[in-house]
Amino acid sequence: MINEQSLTSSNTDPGQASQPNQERVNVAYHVRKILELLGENPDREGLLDTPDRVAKMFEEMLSGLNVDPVSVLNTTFEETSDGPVIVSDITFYSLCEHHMVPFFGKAHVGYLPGKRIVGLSKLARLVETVSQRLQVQERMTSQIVNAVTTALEPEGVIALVEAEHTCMCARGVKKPGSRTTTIAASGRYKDDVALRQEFLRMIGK
Ligand SMILES: Nc1nc2c(ncn2[C@@H]2O[C@H](COP(=O)(O)OP(=O)(O)OP(=O)(O)O)[C@@H](O)[C@H]2O)c(=O)[nH]1
Ligand SMILES: [Zn+2]
Repeated sequence: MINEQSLTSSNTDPGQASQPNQERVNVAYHVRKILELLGENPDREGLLDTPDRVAKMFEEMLSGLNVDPVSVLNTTFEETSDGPVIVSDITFYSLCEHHMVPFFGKAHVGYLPGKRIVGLSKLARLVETVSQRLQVQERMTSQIVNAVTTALEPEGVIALVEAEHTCMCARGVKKPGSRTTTIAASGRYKDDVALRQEFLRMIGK
């Protein structure tokens, strides 16, 4: 008879082998139950390690859940710039909160510095952080803008996210190739049409 404890980990990360992760064990226990409910045999060879694998996968794909997006923008410099700073084509993978299947694509982030700039990689880390949680694309886009606005107090921030939702492609309405684009902005990017157009041009739109 399986129980949560009996799924303790032959397969936990080596670095964590001495400290079984109870949350992972609990999730794996319930994944095994789901497999049973779906009519599968979780004891067949191919599925033996699947509950633990799925638990680890969720741990990895939801690792941004309890991270404050602003805390990611921790390397800033007192510096300004005559024009906008734009980091484009930041690839991301997230999980749709309605179906818990991936949506993925590219995020483009721009800001017009005030008195401080941020380490460029931190903008990509920010996108990772807000994507590694159960999401809707609109909220993810706003969270990017809100974090940069709070951390840097720049003159303006804009983010454009384009994504393919597997819940629309592989199931349901089944429209592979359909893409969703969302935009959020703050400060001067909210209503300065020329600034917005420059951003779109610079990210190749
Ligand atoms: N606005 C928004 N909707 C999303 C996002 N991801 C998924 N959805 C939509 O969430 C909706 C959930 O609709 P429901 O009617 O509750 O679920 P459903 O019966 O599975 O819907 P279908 O996908 O149409 O089969 C669907 O229309 C999805 O396309 C997102 O990031 N933003
Ligand atoms: Zn979905």
